[in-house]
Amino acid sequence: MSKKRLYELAKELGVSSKELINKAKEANININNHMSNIESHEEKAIRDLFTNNEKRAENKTENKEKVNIDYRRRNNQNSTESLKPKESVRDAIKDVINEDFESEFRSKKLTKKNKKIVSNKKNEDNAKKTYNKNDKKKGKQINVQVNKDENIQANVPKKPIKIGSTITVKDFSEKTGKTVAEIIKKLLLLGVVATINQELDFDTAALIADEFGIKIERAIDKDDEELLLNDVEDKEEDLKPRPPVVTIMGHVDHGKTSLLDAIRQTNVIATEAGGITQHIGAYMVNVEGRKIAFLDTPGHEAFTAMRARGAKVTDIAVLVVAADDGVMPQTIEAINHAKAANVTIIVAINKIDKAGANPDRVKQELTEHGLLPEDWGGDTICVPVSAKKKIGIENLLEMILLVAEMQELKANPNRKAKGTVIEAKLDKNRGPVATVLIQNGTLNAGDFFVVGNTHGKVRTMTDEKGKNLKKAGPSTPVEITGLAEVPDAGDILIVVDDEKVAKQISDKRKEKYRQEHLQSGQKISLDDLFSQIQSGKVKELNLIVKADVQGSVEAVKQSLEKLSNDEVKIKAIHGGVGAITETDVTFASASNAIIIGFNVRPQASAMTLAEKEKVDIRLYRVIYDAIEDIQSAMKGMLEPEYKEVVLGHAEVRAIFKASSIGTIAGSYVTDGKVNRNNDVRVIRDGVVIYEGKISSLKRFKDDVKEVNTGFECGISLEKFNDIKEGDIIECFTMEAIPRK
Ligand SMILES: Nc1nc2c(ncn2[C@@H]2O[C@H](COP(=O)(O)OP(=O)(O)OP(=O)(O)O)[C@@H](O)[C@H]2O)c(=O)[nH]1
Repeated sequence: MSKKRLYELAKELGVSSKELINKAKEANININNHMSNIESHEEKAIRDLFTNNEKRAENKTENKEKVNIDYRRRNNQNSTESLKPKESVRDAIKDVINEDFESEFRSKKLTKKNKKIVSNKKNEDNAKKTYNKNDKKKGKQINVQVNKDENIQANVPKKPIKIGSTITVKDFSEKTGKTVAEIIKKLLLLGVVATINQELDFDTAALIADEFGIKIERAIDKDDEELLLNDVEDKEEDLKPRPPVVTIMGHVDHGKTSLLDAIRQTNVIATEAGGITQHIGAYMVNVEGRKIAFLDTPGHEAFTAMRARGAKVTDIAVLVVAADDGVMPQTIEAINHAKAANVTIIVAINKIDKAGANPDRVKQELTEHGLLPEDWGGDTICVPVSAKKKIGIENLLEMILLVAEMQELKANPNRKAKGTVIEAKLDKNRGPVATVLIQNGTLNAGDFFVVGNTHGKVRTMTDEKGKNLKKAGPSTPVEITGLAEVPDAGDILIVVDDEKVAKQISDKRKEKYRQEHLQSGQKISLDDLFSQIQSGKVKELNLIVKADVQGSVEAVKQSLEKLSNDEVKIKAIHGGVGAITETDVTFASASNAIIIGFNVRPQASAMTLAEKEKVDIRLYRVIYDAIEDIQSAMKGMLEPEYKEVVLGHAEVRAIFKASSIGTIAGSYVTDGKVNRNNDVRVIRDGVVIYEGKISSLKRFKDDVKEVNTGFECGISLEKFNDIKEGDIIECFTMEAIPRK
């Protein structure tokens, strides 16, 4: 049930919302608008205020009557009937506004906005006259409009009218059949000075409609996810105690897994012996009728990752510290994560069965990290346990329940479910499967829901023992099927009314995600750098520099970074020696960077990945060329008229020396072809050591024009004899590309 809205109370008391807000403020009750919810004690206080002021109110009515009488006298009128409806807003105000408001209006001396309304109205009237006189055609149109208005007015809609999140006064008038003047009049009474084209929010429109006795409904606004989800806050009296949700954390090998197993086994033996436990990422244990939910994802990653996504799932963190090892780096990390997440820590001092166990040393070390054990006067509960020998497990569970009791964990089981995905996967047979921790409400088989960017209907719902459930209340971890797609861990699941709503929201979210992804996924390239700078999309140009020697890496990095200007900052985010690898491309893709290769080549796999990821790789042999290219790109003057097309590769397998032609590389064409007239480069360990022309290309003793894949040949290079076995000869050509 929802709390009473201020405007509803105002209506009951027969006063305007504004009046009520002012009164409430006088009595220090903080209410901002007419849609505000009021607590019952506030309602009472407000009612009291008005009862005390009843007398004043009566006087006011008398005064109002007097004003009306005076007004009639001024107009030489003596009966109410003779008061004709007034055309101008100003006159209309006189009719309906009480003394207070009238004087307030007067004191404002027609503010700009008020003037506008009045002059609008005047213009409208004048316009009508002019049109009727001078322009028959247009005049007709106006008359038609006027008649239509009258018709609508006569037919006040009986069915609720659908309105989106906002509506203009004009549209509201058309929909409700009330004249613009009538609507503006009502708005003025609420203290809202509006013009014909003013947008009213739904709440205001609802209020005005209510004043006219017209029912309105919120039209499902595609953007209004909040409304569709209808995730209302629970009333205190609807909240019931719920089991705590616990995460186990600690340093590697201190016994997290063993402890989780020990807890589970203790529980299985105690309750359903022989039950086959499945891994669903979370499970519920029963301690003498009281329940605890454990997240079966050891380590703080689980809740830190979820916290990063805005989901808080853990109530209590059990910090496992091995008694023979003490506080270690990951213990400290876990403490910090738990503290940051505002989660209570219970320390399980594990491995107490071991010879070197020293629980006191652990406690001492804990104090150094802000955890003072209870028995030392602090408030951190420390439980000595042995996961291996199953010592102290029940005590630990008791302590968890005690802390939970102190935390007064509550939820409302009687509402639509809301939960968080703990784990999700694609199952070959069952399709997308997710383990969801229900955090509020009750999830029922058959419920429709939205989760992250996807949606679904609960087809099956099971616990960690594979038992089918029809219902799952707060703090229950369940595995569900029936999802359209696999959600992400940390996604929030919310039950909605029907499939249509579920789909509507998930479609909307998908579209939003796609848009965001598109924007962030738009890879930078030198070709469109200028336009991206211009549109403000690029403020930084990230570069990854790969070169043949370390000296070049530094020189290229520094020269390029110096090109930074006010519009764009050039940042060499990574530099290294050697061929451009897949890792470089992945890094560039993730950081939206361009790769600059200086006397190096990309590995074939890196090239393929770069094409797929749309990472721009630029290869240079002279620093000056790289500088010039980037400078031109920044000015939008890069002229990428040619692009390099690799024709093929040959591997050098033997070297022959011939006094007449120099060194001959006995090679094997591994891919594509080698053409005598095209350019070639020699690559040794990913580094370009020569770029030039072929001086002779032979098959056996014959000169040939080209050699295809799978054939052997002899290659000699112009002015280059330093070729070695294992070198790669890359044959390429420069192709003109049409300008965009
Ligand atoms: N003696 C003794 N050994 C234990 C106890 N608890 C765990 N161990 C041993 O300690 C080792 C590490 O235990 P795990 O439960 O795998 O520790 P963990 O913290 O889950 O380790 P990671 O998952 O690798 O971080 C295993 O060899 C366990 O058998 C205990 O109470 N006593």
